[in-house]
Amino acid sequence: MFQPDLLRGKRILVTGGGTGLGRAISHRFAELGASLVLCGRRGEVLESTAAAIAGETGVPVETAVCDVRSGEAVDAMVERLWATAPIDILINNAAGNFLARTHLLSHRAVDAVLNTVLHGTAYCTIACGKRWIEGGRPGTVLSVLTLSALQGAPFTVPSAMAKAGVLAMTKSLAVEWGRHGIRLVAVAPGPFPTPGAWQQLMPEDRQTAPLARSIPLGRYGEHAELANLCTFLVSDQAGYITGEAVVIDGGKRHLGGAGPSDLLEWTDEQWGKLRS
Ligand SMILES: CCCCCCC/C=C/C(=O)SCCNC(=O)CCNC(=O)[C@H](O)C(C)(C)COP(=O)(O)OP(=O)(O)OC[C@H]1O[C@@H](n2cnc3c(N)ncnc32)[C@H](O)[C@@H]1OP(=O)(O)O
Ligand SMILES: NC(=O)C1=CN([C@@H]2O[C@H](COP(=O)(O)OP(=O)(O)OC[C@H]3O[C@@H](n4cnc5c(N)ncnc54)[C@H](OP(=O)(O)O)[C@@H]3O)[C@@H](O)[C@H]2O)C=CC1
Repeated sequence: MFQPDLLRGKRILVTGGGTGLGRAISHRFAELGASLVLCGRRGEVLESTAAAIAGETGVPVETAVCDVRSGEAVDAMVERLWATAPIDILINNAAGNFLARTHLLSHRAVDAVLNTVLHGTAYCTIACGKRWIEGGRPGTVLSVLTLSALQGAPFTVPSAMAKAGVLAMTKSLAVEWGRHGIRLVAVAPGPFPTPGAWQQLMPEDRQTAPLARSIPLGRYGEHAELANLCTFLVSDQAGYITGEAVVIDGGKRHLGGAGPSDLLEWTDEQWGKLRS
């Protein structure tokens, strides 16, 4: 249980905050008193989410239509937001991804993912970071990675490359900006069902494998579990944590690429036969 006013007084910009995990994280922040700016490309999606969160929590929720692939658009958005009040916390959550065989990707397909995840994250982070440093203000950046940032992922290679780059950014800027009171942290989620991720990455053919084989805890993550982790990491309670990425995956990472997942379903008889 968090203090009910844990994030009161914090103004938080959430990229990709209109849908899925960004929406869930934003909702939790609002419940704990933060004021929000939700950013994405689709104004109607942002407006609908903002109205829902504001209605349920009573906190102000602004929206900012912005394609983070454009550095100019990001600078203009952040400049406009700062004119009202500084942002205290940036959540780099916007992403694009799809399943594809890498040797068949076009240049534009590679760019679609890298420009959103790697470049977009860099543009947003620098736009906020430079204002924090110039204004002598502290700040916090939380980036949403994936497990693939740590261990790679076939068939989603541009995403894995981009998220690994964001992890490198997190570690590097933790050192470079630490003396300015700026913290950079990250979360690396395993599978958390969202319409966006499932549409892109979980065609029906993939939904047949038993969960216990791919996730030791035997279930997908719940949005509230990720939102609570993000809440702790951006709060002042985590004020001495920087440059770290926290994995939240039900133990999936520890199965390893070619781990013994089939053995998880062996019966006592099979084990007995082996022993004898
Ligand atoms: C298994 C359970 C989950 C485990 C966890 C996995 C970690 C999750 C990571 C995530 O990021 S989930 C988030 C998913 N959400 C989204 O992807 C939403 C945003 N996505 C998009 O906007 C699009 O999908 C996009 C393609 C990334 C970008 O859209 P945009 O409108 O800018 O591009 P397009 O003009 O449509 O396409 C550009 C370029 O890319 C080629 N392309 C698009 N899709 C595919 C595909 N599936 N396979 C191959 N190539 C693709 C497209 O053809 C264009 O190239 P050209 O044809 O012009 O050369
Ligand atoms: N769901 C999962 O299992 C996992 C998700 N993740 C990560 O969690 C985050 C959220 O994913 P999830 O909620 O599942 O998927 P969504 O598709 O719901 O979220 C992606 C969001 O990013 C926004 N977005 C995409 N491109 C741009 C852009 N160029 N400029 C601005 N906003 C953009 C989208 O809004 P719009 O289209 O309106 O621009 C959307 O709100 C991502 O970083 C993803 O990599 C990581 C591991 C697992």
